[in-house]
Amino acid sequence: MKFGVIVFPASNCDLDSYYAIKDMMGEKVDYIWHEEEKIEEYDGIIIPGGFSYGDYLRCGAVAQFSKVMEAVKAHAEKGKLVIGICNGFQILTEAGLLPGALVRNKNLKFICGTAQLNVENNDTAFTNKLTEGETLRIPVAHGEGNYVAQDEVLQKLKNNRQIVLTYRDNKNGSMEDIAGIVNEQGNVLGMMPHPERACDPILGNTDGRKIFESMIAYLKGGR
Ligand SMILES: NC(=O)CC[C@H](N)C(=O)O
Repeated sequence: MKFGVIVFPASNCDLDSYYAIKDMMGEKVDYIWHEEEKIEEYDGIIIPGGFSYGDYLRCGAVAQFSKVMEAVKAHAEKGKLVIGICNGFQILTEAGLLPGALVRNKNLKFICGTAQLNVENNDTAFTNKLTEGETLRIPVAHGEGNYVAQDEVLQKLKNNRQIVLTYRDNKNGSMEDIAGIVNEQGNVLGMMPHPERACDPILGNTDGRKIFESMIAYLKGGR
């Protein structure tokens, strides 16, 4: 099993994601430069947080056209796992791999802190090590984390149980308190909070580990 962490110019959580997988989970992981076209060797792709291409136009708006995103789309179509964290979630919506969009936080300020999340669906490749109704404490740091979608999209997300994580205290204004969703097939997750920043016990919070442990269990066929 091998993970790949995509690196765009101005990604800044690529190191944290790499560290979480290699040092905390003990799994193989490589960095993948944004110009790479071949990613067939990877089972799980992490699109990390940051400010890809300087967040020009909109967060994720430029990154969606990168060469590596063509490869990520092909990877997702095969049913392989993709997790987009924060800027990664923004890139996934811009690329059309997840529905909806992430716009400016309702208070127009960058929000930095720890969010309390409800686990809404533990029957996914990303949450099988969690319990439904469990509360997770996960760091957040974003300026555009306000999830919006048309009514019919929200209805579909609800009907298919694609809303996986919600905020207990919704500070960015996201519709339906959405913090994380999966695609219809369930193999692509986007979430604004940063599980990779809550994996090392030295940081005082390991609530993020179960997201990666779930992915690893799923890839090992043991979910
Ligand atoms: N931590 C992040 O990935 C931030 C994402 C994006 N740059 C924002 O401000 O919303």
